[in-house]
Amino acid sequence: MNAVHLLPPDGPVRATIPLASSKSESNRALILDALTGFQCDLHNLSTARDTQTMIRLLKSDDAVADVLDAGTTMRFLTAYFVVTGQQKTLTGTPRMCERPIGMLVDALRTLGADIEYIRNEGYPPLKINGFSASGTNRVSIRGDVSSQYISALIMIAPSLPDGLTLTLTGDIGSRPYIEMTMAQMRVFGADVTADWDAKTITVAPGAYQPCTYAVESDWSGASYWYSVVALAEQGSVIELLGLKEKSLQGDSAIVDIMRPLGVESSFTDRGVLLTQKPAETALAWDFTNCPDLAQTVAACCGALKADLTLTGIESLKIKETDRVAALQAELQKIGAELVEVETNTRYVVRQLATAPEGTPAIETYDDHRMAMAFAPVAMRQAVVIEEPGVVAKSYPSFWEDFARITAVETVVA
Ligand SMILES: O=C(O)C1=C[C@@H](OP(=O)(O)O)[C@@H](O)[C@H](O)C1
Ligand SMILES: C=C(OP(=O)(O)O)C(=O)O
Repeated sequence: MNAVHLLPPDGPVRATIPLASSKSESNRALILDALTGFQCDLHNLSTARDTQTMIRLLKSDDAVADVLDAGTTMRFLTAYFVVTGQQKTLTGTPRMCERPIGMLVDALRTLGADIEYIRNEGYPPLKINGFSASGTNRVSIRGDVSSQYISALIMIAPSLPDGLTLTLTGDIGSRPYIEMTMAQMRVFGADVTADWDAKTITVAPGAYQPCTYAVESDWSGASYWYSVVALAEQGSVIELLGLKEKSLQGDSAIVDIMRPLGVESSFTDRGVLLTQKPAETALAWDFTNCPDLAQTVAACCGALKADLTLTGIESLKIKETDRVAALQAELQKIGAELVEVETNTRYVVRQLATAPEGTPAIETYDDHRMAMAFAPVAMRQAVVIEEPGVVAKSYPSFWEDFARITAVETVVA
Protein backbone atom coordinates (compact mmCIF):
# COMPACT_ATOMS: atom_id res chain seq x y z
CA MET A 1 0.00 0.00 0.00
CA ASN A 2 1.12 3.53 -0.78
CA ALA A 3 0.14 6.47 1.36
CA VAL A 4 1.03 10.03 2.23
CA HIS A 5 1.31 11.23 5.79
CA LEU A 6 0.29 14.88 6.14
CA LEU A 7 1.25 16.94 9.16
CA PRO A 8 -0.39 20.15 10.35
CA PRO A 9 1.66 23.22 9.39
CA ASP A 10 3.48 25.15 12.14
CA GLY A 11 1.42 28.31 11.73
CA PRO A 12 -0.70 30.15 9.17
CA VAL A 13 -0.20 28.99 5.57
CA ARG A 14 0.85 31.37 2.81
CA ALA A 15 1.34 30.03 -0.71
CA THR A 16 0.74 30.55 -4.39
CA ILE A 17 -0.79 27.50 -6.03
CA PRO A 18 -0.51 27.02 -9.82
CA LEU A 19 -3.46 24.53 -10.01
CA ALA A 20 -4.20 22.16 -12.90
CA SER A 21 -6.29 23.34 -15.82
CA SER A 22 -9.86 22.13 -16.22
CA LYS A 23 -10.26 18.60 -17.58
CA SER A 24 -13.91 19.32 -18.37
CA GLU A 25 -13.11 22.33 -20.53
CA SER A 26 -10.10 20.53 -22.06
CA ASN A 27 -12.08 17.44 -23.05
CA ARG A 28 -14.77 19.54 -24.72
CA ALA A 29 -12.17 21.65 -26.56
CA LEU A 30 -10.49 18.45 -27.80
CA ILE A 31 -13.73 16.98 -29.19
CA LEU A 32 -14.67 20.29 -30.83
CA ASP A 33 -11.16 20.60 -32.31
CA ALA A 34 -11.41 17.02 -33.63
CA LEU A 35 -14.72 17.94 -35.29
CA THR A 36 -12.96 20.78 -37.15
CA GLY A 37 -10.43 18.23 -38.42
CA PHE A 38 -7.85 19.20 -35.75
CA GLN A 39 -7.38 22.72 -37.07
CA CYS A 40 -7.61 24.67 -33.78
CA ASP A 41 -4.98 26.18 -31.58
CA LEU A 42 -5.67 24.87 -28.06
CA HIS A 43 -3.79 26.35 -25.10
CA ASN A 44 -3.31 25.22 -21.50
CA LEU A 45 -4.83 21.76 -22.00
CA SER A 46 -5.01 19.83 -18.75
CA THR A 47 -2.31 17.39 -17.69
CA ALA A 48 -5.09 15.36 -16.06
CA ARG A 49 -5.10 11.68 -17.01
CA ASP A 50 -8.68 12.06 -18.28
CA THR A 51 -7.50 14.67 -20.78
CA GLN A 52 -4.29 12.88 -21.72
CA THR A 53 -6.41 9.78 -22.38
CA MET A 54 -8.72 11.82 -24.61
CA ILE A 55 -5.73 13.17 -26.58
CA ARG A 56 -4.28 9.68 -27.00
CA LEU A 57 -7.56 8.09 -28.11
CA LEU A 58 -8.45 10.84 -30.58
CA LYS A 59 -5.12 10.22 -32.33
CA SER A 60 -5.23 6.42 -32.18
CA ASP A 61 -6.14 4.07 -35.05
CA ASP A 62 -6.61 1.11 -32.70
CA ALA A 63 -9.95 -0.67 -32.87
CA VAL A 64 -10.22 -0.61 -29.06
CA ALA A 65 -10.41 2.65 -27.13
CA ASP A 66 -9.75 2.16 -23.41
CA VAL A 67 -10.87 5.29 -21.56
CA LEU A 68 -9.67 3.96 -18.17
CA ASP A 69 -11.82 5.72 -15.54
CA ALA A 70 -12.66 8.92 -17.46
CA GLY A 71 -16.43 9.49 -17.65
CA THR A 72 -16.34 12.43 -20.06
CA THR A 73 -13.85 10.63 -22.28
CA MET A 74 -16.17 7.58 -22.46
CA ARG A 75 -19.36 9.54 -23.11
CA PHE A 76 -17.92 12.18 -25.48
CA LEU A 77 -15.91 9.67 -27.53
CA THR A 78 -18.91 7.35 -27.93
CA ALA A 79 -20.85 10.13 -29.64
CA TYR A 80 -17.78 11.34 -31.56
CA PHE A 81 -16.91 7.89 -32.97
CA VAL A 82 -20.55 7.47 -34.04
CA VAL A 83 -20.79 10.74 -35.93
CA THR A 84 -17.37 10.35 -37.54
CA GLY A 85 -18.27 6.82 -38.69
CA GLN A 86 -15.49 5.06 -36.77
CA GLN A 87 -15.94 1.42 -35.85
CA LYS A 88 -14.57 1.19 -32.32
CA THR A 89 -14.89 -0.81 -29.16
CA LEU A 90 -15.01 1.43 -26.10
CA THR A 91 -14.04 0.04 -22.74
CA GLY A 92 -12.64 1.19 -19.40
CA THR A 93 -11.78 0.17 -15.84
CA PRO A 94 -14.05 -2.30 -14.01
CA ARG A 95 -15.72 0.70 -12.34
CA MET A 96 -16.26 2.39 -15.72
CA CYS A 97 -18.05 -0.79 -16.82
CA GLU A 98 -20.47 -0.27 -13.90
CA ARG A 99 -21.24 3.35 -14.84
CA PRO A 100 -24.42 3.56 -16.96
CA ILE A 101 -24.32 4.64 -20.60
CA GLY A 102 -27.62 3.18 -21.87
CA MET A 103 -29.41 6.52 -22.16
CA LEU A 104 -26.72 7.94 -24.41
CA VAL A 105 -26.64 4.75 -26.51
CA ASP A 106 -30.46 4.83 -26.88
CA ALA A 107 -30.33 8.46 -28.02
CA LEU A 108 -27.55 7.72 -30.52
CA ARG A 109 -29.50 4.70 -31.83
CA THR A 110 -32.53 6.96 -32.40
CA LEU A 111 -30.27 9.20 -34.50
CA GLY A 112 -29.08 6.20 -36.55
CA ALA A 113 -26.14 4.63 -34.70
CA ASP A 114 -25.51 0.89 -34.75
CA ILE A 115 -24.11 0.15 -31.28
CA GLU A 116 -23.99 -3.15 -29.43
CA TYR A 117 -23.17 -4.01 -25.84
CA ILE A 118 -20.37 -6.51 -25.41
CA ARG A 119 -21.24 -7.64 -21.88
CA ASN A 120 -24.11 -6.00 -20.01
CA GLU A 121 -27.02 -4.08 -21.57
CA GLY A 122 -26.68 -0.41 -20.73
CA TYR A 123 -23.01 -0.48 -19.67
CA PRO A 124 -19.55 -0.39 -21.28
CA PRO A 125 -17.83 -2.10 -22.98
CA LEU A 126 -19.67 -1.31 -26.20
CA LYS A 127 -19.01 -1.66 -29.89
CA ILE A 128 -19.83 0.97 -32.46
CA ASN A 129 -20.54 -0.67 -35.82
CA GLY A 130 -21.58 2.32 -37.89
CA PHE A 131 -23.90 5.26 -38.42
CA SER A 132 -26.54 5.98 -40.99
CA ALA A 133 -28.73 9.01 -40.27
CA SER A 134 -32.20 7.82 -39.26
CA GLY A 135 -34.01 10.86 -40.60
CA THR A 136 -35.10 12.13 -37.19
CA ASN A 137 -33.45 15.03 -35.42
CA ARG A 138 -35.67 14.86 -32.34
CA VAL A 139 -34.47 12.97 -29.31
CA SER A 140 -35.46 12.98 -25.68
CA ILE A 141 -33.29 11.98 -22.73
CA ARG A 142 -33.53 12.13 -18.95
CA GLY A 143 -31.86 15.20 -17.49
CA ASP A 144 -31.23 13.82 -14.01
CA VAL A 145 -28.74 10.99 -14.52
CA SER A 146 -25.65 12.48 -16.15
CA SER A 147 -25.29 15.75 -18.02
CA GLN A 148 -22.37 14.16 -19.87
CA TYR A 149 -24.84 12.30 -22.15
CA ILE A 150 -26.40 15.66 -23.05
CA SER A 151 -23.04 17.35 -23.65
CA ALA A 152 -21.95 14.41 -25.81
CA LEU A 153 -25.09 14.62 -27.96
CA ILE A 154 -25.13 18.37 -28.48
CA MET A 155 -21.41 18.54 -29.34
CA ILE A 156 -21.86 16.17 -32.30
CA ALA A 157 -25.21 17.71 -33.32
CA PRO A 158 -23.88 20.32 -35.81
CA SER A 159 -22.48 17.38 -37.81
CA LEU A 160 -25.92 15.69 -38.09
CA PRO A 161 -27.81 16.38 -41.36
CA ASP A 162 -30.64 18.28 -39.63
CA GLY A 163 -28.97 19.24 -36.38
CA LEU A 164 -30.74 18.22 -33.17
CA THR A 165 -33.67 19.13 -30.98
CA LEU A 166 -33.03 17.52 -27.63
CA THR A 167 -35.77 17.39 -25.01
CA LEU A 168 -34.77 16.76 -21.41
CA THR A 169 -37.19 14.92 -19.16
CA GLY A 170 -37.37 15.05 -15.37
CA ASP A 171 -35.12 17.31 -13.33
CA ILE A 172 -31.90 18.66 -14.82
CA GLY A 173 -28.69 17.91 -12.89
CA SER A 174 -25.23 19.37 -13.48
CA ARG A 175 -26.75 22.07 -15.71
CA PRO A 176 -23.66 24.33 -15.60
CA TYR A 177 -21.77 21.55 -17.40
CA ILE A 178 -24.35 21.67 -20.22
CA GLU A 179 -24.00 25.45 -20.31
CA MET A 180 -20.21 25.09 -20.44
CA THR A 181 -20.60 22.78 -23.44
CA MET A 182 -22.90 25.25 -25.17
CA ALA A 183 -20.58 28.19 -24.50
CA GLN A 184 -17.58 26.30 -25.89
CA MET A 185 -19.59 25.13 -28.93
CA ARG A 186 -20.40 28.79 -29.66
CA VAL A 187 -16.71 29.72 -29.50
CA PHE A 188 -16.15 27.04 -32.16
CA GLY A 189 -18.92 28.58 -34.30
CA ALA A 190 -21.99 26.47 -33.49
CA ASP A 191 -25.55 27.76 -33.29
CA VAL A 192 -26.95 26.25 -30.08
CA THR A 193 -29.76 27.54 -27.88
CA ALA A 194 -31.53 26.26 -24.80
CA ASP A 195 -35.04 26.95 -23.62
CA TRP A 196 -34.71 25.86 -20.00
CA ASP A 197 -38.41 26.32 -19.26
CA ALA A 198 -39.35 24.07 -22.15
CA LYS A 199 -36.31 21.85 -21.31
CA THR A 200 -35.24 21.85 -24.94
CA ILE A 201 -31.83 22.37 -26.54
CA THR A 202 -31.70 23.14 -30.26
CA VAL A 203 -28.55 22.80 -32.37
CA ALA A 204 -28.44 23.93 -35.99
CA PRO A 205 -26.49 21.87 -38.55
CA GLY A 206 -23.23 23.40 -39.75
CA ALA A 207 -19.46 23.00 -39.61
CA TYR A 208 -17.43 24.03 -36.57
CA GLN A 209 -14.88 26.76 -37.31
CA PRO A 210 -11.16 26.53 -36.48
CA CYS A 211 -10.30 28.86 -33.60
CA THR A 212 -7.91 29.54 -30.74
CA TYR A 213 -9.05 28.38 -27.31
CA ALA A 214 -7.35 28.72 -23.91
CA VAL A 215 -8.49 26.51 -21.02
CA GLU A 216 -9.00 28.07 -17.57
CA SER A 217 -7.61 26.59 -14.34
CA ASP A 218 -9.81 23.99 -12.70
CA TRP A 219 -12.37 25.27 -10.19
CA SER A 220 -13.05 21.74 -8.88
CA GLY A 221 -9.34 21.50 -8.03
CA ALA A 222 -9.49 24.99 -6.53
CA SER A 223 -12.14 23.82 -4.06
CA TYR A 224 -9.56 21.86 -2.01
CA TRP A 225 -7.63 25.08 -1.43
CA TYR A 226 -10.79 26.79 -0.23
CA SER A 227 -11.13 23.98 2.28
CA VAL A 228 -7.47 24.44 3.31
CA VAL A 229 -8.13 28.14 4.01
CA ALA A 230 -11.34 27.34 5.94
CA LEU A 231 -9.40 24.95 8.18
CA ALA A 232 -5.99 26.64 8.49
CA GLU A 233 -4.79 28.83 11.33
CA GLN A 234 -5.95 32.47 11.31
CA GLY A 235 -3.76 34.68 9.13
CA SER A 236 -3.53 32.19 6.26
CA VAL A 237 -3.59 33.45 2.68
CA ILE A 238 -3.60 31.39 -0.50
CA GLU A 239 -3.34 32.66 -4.05
CA LEU A 240 -4.78 30.45 -6.78
CA LEU A 241 -3.52 31.11 -10.29
CA GLY A 242 -5.42 31.14 -13.57
CA LEU A 243 -9.01 31.38 -12.28
CA LYS A 244 -11.54 33.89 -13.56
CA GLU A 245 -14.45 35.51 -11.75
CA LYS A 246 -16.68 34.94 -14.77
CA SER A 247 -16.01 31.25 -15.38
CA LEU A 248 -17.64 28.69 -17.64
CA GLN A 249 -17.21 26.21 -14.79
CA GLY A 250 -20.13 25.73 -12.42
CA ASP A 251 -17.75 24.67 -9.66
CA SER A 252 -16.85 28.34 -9.29
CA ALA A 253 -19.87 28.12 -6.93
CA ILE A 254 -17.23 27.22 -4.33
CA VAL A 255 -16.76 31.01 -3.89
CA ASP A 256 -20.32 31.29 -2.51
CA ILE A 257 -20.32 27.98 -0.66
CA MET A 258 -17.16 28.77 1.29
CA ARG A 259 -17.99 32.37 2.22
CA PRO A 260 -20.07 31.32 5.24
CA LEU A 261 -17.30 28.85 6.15
CA GLY A 262 -14.92 31.78 6.49
CA VAL A 263 -13.20 32.06 3.11
CA GLU A 264 -13.17 35.40 1.28
CA SER A 265 -12.27 35.51 -2.43
CA SER A 266 -10.80 38.52 -4.17
CA PHE A 267 -10.08 38.31 -7.87
CA THR A 268 -6.91 39.74 -9.42
CA ASP A 269 -5.54 39.60 -12.93
CA ARG A 270 -3.53 36.50 -11.86
CA GLY A 271 -6.40 34.54 -10.31
CA VAL A 272 -8.00 34.66 -6.87
CA LEU A 273 -6.71 35.48 -3.41
CA LEU A 274 -8.24 33.55 -0.51
CA THR A 275 -8.28 35.15 2.94
CA GLN A 276 -10.03 34.31 6.19
CA LYS A 277 -12.93 35.71 8.20
CA PRO A 278 -15.01 34.21 11.03
CA ALA A 279 -16.96 31.11 10.01
CA GLU A 280 -20.57 30.19 10.70
CA THR A 281 -21.29 26.89 12.41
CA ALA A 282 -23.87 25.49 9.98
CA LEU A 283 -24.42 25.42 6.23
CA ALA A 284 -27.04 23.97 3.86
CA TRP A 285 -26.26 23.54 0.18
CA ASP A 286 -27.94 22.00 -2.87
CA PHE A 287 -25.22 20.31 -4.93
CA THR A 288 -27.43 19.57 -7.99
CA ASN A 289 -25.40 22.02 -10.09
CA CYS A 290 -21.98 21.20 -8.63
CA PRO A 291 -21.87 17.52 -7.58
CA ASP A 292 -18.06 17.38 -7.63
CA LEU A 293 -17.92 19.88 -4.75
CA ALA A 294 -19.93 17.73 -2.33
CA GLN A 295 -16.96 15.74 -1.02
CA THR A 296 -14.83 18.87 -0.54
CA VAL A 297 -17.52 20.58 1.51
CA ALA A 298 -18.52 17.45 3.46
CA ALA A 299 -14.93 16.72 4.56
CA CYS A 300 -14.32 20.40 5.30
CA CYS A 301 -17.42 20.70 7.50
CA GLY A 302 -16.54 17.41 9.21
CA ALA A 303 -13.12 18.79 10.19
CA LEU A 304 -14.43 22.29 10.93
CA LYS A 305 -17.14 20.86 13.22
CA ALA A 306 -19.79 22.75 11.27
CA ASP A 307 -23.15 21.07 10.56
CA LEU A 308 -23.83 20.59 6.86
CA THR A 309 -27.11 19.73 5.15
CA LEU A 310 -26.62 18.38 1.63
CA THR A 311 -29.24 17.97 -1.08
CA GLY A 312 -28.81 17.21 -4.77
CA ILE A 313 -26.20 14.46 -4.30
CA GLU A 314 -28.09 11.60 -6.01
CA SER A 315 -25.58 11.38 -8.87
CA LEU A 316 -22.67 10.75 -6.45
CA LYS A 317 -23.52 7.05 -6.35
CA ILE A 318 -22.60 6.52 -10.04
CA LYS A 319 -19.30 8.38 -10.15
CA GLU A 320 -15.72 7.06 -9.66
CA THR A 321 -17.03 5.17 -6.64
CA ASP A 322 -20.27 5.34 -4.66
CA ARG A 323 -19.21 8.65 -3.12
CA VAL A 324 -22.01 8.66 -0.56
CA ALA A 325 -20.87 5.31 0.84
CA ALA A 326 -17.22 6.39 0.69
CA LEU A 327 -17.94 9.60 2.59
CA GLN A 328 -20.01 7.71 5.15
CA ALA A 329 -17.09 5.37 5.88
CA GLU A 330 -14.29 7.95 5.89
CA LEU A 331 -15.96 10.84 7.73
CA GLN A 332 -16.27 8.51 10.74
CA LYS A 333 -12.48 8.41 10.91
CA ILE A 334 -12.31 12.17 11.50
CA GLY A 335 -15.08 12.14 14.10
CA ALA A 336 -18.05 13.02 11.89
CA GLU A 337 -20.89 11.14 10.21
CA LEU A 338 -22.94 11.49 7.02
CA VAL A 339 -26.54 10.58 7.75
CA GLU A 340 -29.34 10.13 5.21
CA VAL A 341 -32.21 12.02 6.79
CA GLU A 342 -34.64 11.77 3.84
CA THR A 343 -34.22 8.80 1.53
CA ASN A 344 -31.89 9.68 -1.33
CA THR A 345 -32.62 13.41 -1.07
CA ARG A 346 -31.35 14.97 2.14
CA TYR A 347 -28.19 14.17 4.08
CA VAL A 348 -26.44 15.82 7.02
CA VAL A 349 -22.83 15.86 8.15
CA ARG A 350 -22.56 16.18 11.92
CA GLN A 351 -20.12 15.42 14.71
CA LEU A 352 -19.96 12.01 16.38
CA ALA A 353 -20.35 12.04 20.16
CA THR A 354 -16.81 10.69 20.52
CA ALA A 355 -14.07 11.12 17.96
CA PRO A 356 -11.78 8.16 17.24
CA GLU A 357 -8.23 8.41 18.61
CA GLY A 358 -5.02 8.27 16.60
CA THR A 359 -4.13 9.37 13.11
CA PRO A 360 -6.96 8.67 10.65
CA ALA A 361 -5.99 6.66 7.54
CA ILE A 362 -8.36 7.71 4.76
CA GLU A 363 -9.16 5.16 2.03
CA THR A 364 -9.65 6.66 -1.41
CA TYR A 365 -11.65 4.04 -3.41
CA ASP A 366 -9.95 4.81 -6.76
CA ASP A 367 -11.49 8.27 -6.42
CA HIS A 368 -9.27 11.34 -6.83
CA ARG A 369 -11.81 13.50 -5.00
CA MET A 370 -11.72 11.34 -1.85
CA ALA A 371 -7.96 11.94 -1.60
CA MET A 372 -8.11 15.67 -2.29
CA ALA A 373 -11.22 16.33 -0.18
CA PHE A 374 -9.63 14.80 2.95
CA ALA A 375 -6.12 16.26 2.51
CA PRO A 376 -7.14 19.67 3.99
CA VAL A 377 -8.05 17.87 7.26
CA ALA A 378 -4.27 18.06 7.82
CA MET A 379 -4.71 21.74 8.68
CA ARG A 380 -6.26 20.50 11.98
CA GLN A 381 -4.67 17.09 12.66
CA ALA A 382 -2.20 14.61 11.17
CA VAL A 383 -3.86 12.46 8.53
CA VAL A 384 -2.83 9.61 6.24
CA ILE A 385 -4.25 9.46 2.70
CA GLU A 386 -4.04 6.02 1.12
CA GLU A 387 -3.28 5.45 -2.57
CA PRO A 388 -2.51 9.15 -3.15
CA GLY A 389 -1.74 8.51 -6.83
CA VAL A 390 -5.49 8.62 -7.53
CA VAL A 391 -5.20 12.41 -7.89
CA ALA A 392 -3.73 11.89 -11.40
CA LYS A 393 -7.24 11.64 -12.85
CA SER A 394 -7.83 15.38 -12.60
CA TYR A 395 -4.93 17.07 -10.75
CA PRO A 396 -1.61 15.22 -11.15
CA SER A 397 0.41 17.96 -9.38
CA PHE A 398 -1.86 18.05 -6.32
CA TRP A 399 0.72 16.67 -3.86
CA GLU A 400 3.44 18.88 -5.28
CA ASP A 401 1.13 21.84 -4.68
CA PHE A 402 0.22 20.55 -1.21
CA ALA A 403 3.90 20.39 -0.27
CA ARG A 404 3.92 24.20 -0.66
CA ILE A 405 1.87 24.45 2.55
CA THR A 406 2.89 21.50 4.69
CA ALA A 407 5.00 18.36 4.90
CA VAL A 408 3.87 15.51 2.64
CA GLU A 409 5.69 12.31 3.64
CA THR A 410 5.36 9.28 1.43
CA VAL A 411 4.76 6.04 3.32
CA VAL A 412 5.17 2.70 1.57
CA ALA A 413 3.81 -0.21 3.55
O1 LIG B 1 -19.29 17.26 -18.19
C1 LIG B 1 -18.38 17.23 -17.36
O2 LIG B 1 -17.23 17.64 -17.63
C2 LIG B 1 -18.67 16.69 -16.03
C3 LIG B 1 -19.96 16.57 -15.60
C4 LIG B 1 -20.33 16.06 -14.26
O3 LIG B 1 -20.85 14.76 -14.39
P1 LIG B 1 -22.44 14.46 -14.39
O4 LIG B 1 -23.07 15.22 -15.47
O5 LIG B 1 -22.48 12.99 -14.64
O6 LIG B 1 -22.97 14.87 -13.05
C5 LIG B 1 -19.13 16.03 -13.31
O7 LIG B 1 -19.45 15.26 -12.18
C6 LIG B 1 -17.91 15.48 -13.98
O8 LIG B 1 -16.81 15.50 -13.12
C7 LIG B 1 -17.52 16.30 -15.18
C1 LIG C 1 -17.18 12.49 -11.82
C2 LIG C 1 -15.99 12.86 -12.28
O1 LIG C 1 -15.47 12.58 -13.53
P1 LIG C 1 -16.05 11.68 -14.70
O2 LIG C 1 -17.53 11.49 -14.52
O3 LIG C 1 -15.74 12.43 -15.95
O4 LIG C 1 -15.31 10.37 -14.63
C3 LIG C 1 -15.11 13.71 -11.45
O5 LIG C 1 -14.07 14.16 -11.96
O6 LIG C 1 -15.41 13.93 -10.28
